[in-house]
Amino acid sequence: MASSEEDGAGGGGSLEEKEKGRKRRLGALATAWLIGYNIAMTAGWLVLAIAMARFYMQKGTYKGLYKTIQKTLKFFQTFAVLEVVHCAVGIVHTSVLVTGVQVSSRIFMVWFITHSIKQIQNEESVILFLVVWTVTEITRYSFYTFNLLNHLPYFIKWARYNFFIILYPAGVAGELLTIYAALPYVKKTGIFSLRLPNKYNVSFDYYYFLIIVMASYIPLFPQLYFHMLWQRRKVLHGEVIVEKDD
Ligand SMILES: CCCCCCCCCCCCC[C@@H](O)CC(=O)SCCNC(=O)CCNC(=O)[C@H](O)C(C)(C)COP(=O)(O)OP(=O)(O)OC[C@H]1O[C@@H](n2cnc3c(N)ncnc32)[C@H](O)[C@@H]1OP(=O)(O)O
Repeated sequence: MASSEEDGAGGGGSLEEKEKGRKRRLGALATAWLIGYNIAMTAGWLVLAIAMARFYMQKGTYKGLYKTIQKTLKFFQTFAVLEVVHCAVGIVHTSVLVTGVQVSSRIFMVWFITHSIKQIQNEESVILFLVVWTVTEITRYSFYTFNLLNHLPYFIKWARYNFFIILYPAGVAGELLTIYAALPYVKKTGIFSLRLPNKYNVSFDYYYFLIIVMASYIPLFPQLYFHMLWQRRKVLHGEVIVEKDD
């Protein structure tokens, strides 16, 4: 995470002093930006949670829920791309690779599955991953916000590093079942597929691509899960674990 205190080599030469001052300002600016970003994201996912609860209480069914909340979901999930940028520019000290896999798989689910294949929008599996993502993100972004403000309630810290134990597999199940439900429609409509002959002389079958995506959860998901288990040990039990940089 960005810090407003930067290590200096000491010395006090005027160039070094200026450089230290510049770094401190950058640190303060980055922290202010992250606080704003995390507050906006917490608020966005809270709005989504309230909209889902209201819909279910008013209609007594989850059918049509996705259609009602889709704009908010697309906006805030797409906005999460900035998390990869935060790691890449170094204002958040975590792995670009781990964050990139997490964010790209979510964006893929939102835009290339649920948004594009309308027939599956009322599947129970969609509601499953929506509820799981919402609980996760409210906890996660409020954790970052309070942490940056140096006022982190223990129950938020506890929730951040315990909820995922159940929520991660549940979210993955929701995502995989949704992709699986989409397969027949993808095959029937040929959506996003490119058949030969065409002027580029290239063929692409989205149906098989989706099967590869589903298979890629097998090696990738355990890495994310173990990453979170390591973070949990570090944060809740104070264990120092040396992780390889990507
Ligand atoms: C093109 C097609 C692609 C298809 C790919 C298919 C493969 C898919 C396989 C993957 C499956 C994923 C499924 C997933 O979508 C399912 C779910 O999410 S279900 C819900 C449960 N999920 C979770 O609980 C995980 C949620 N995600 C995350 O937590 C993060 O994304 C993750 C990158 C996994 C977390 O890692 P991170 O290292 O960031 O953990 P920490 O929270 O402990 O943070 C470490 C330090 O960084 C600071 N930090 C991070 N972000 C911020 C921020 N926004 N603001 C401020 N600070 C931040 C944090 O405070 C820590 O700092 P420090 O150590 O100094 O305290």
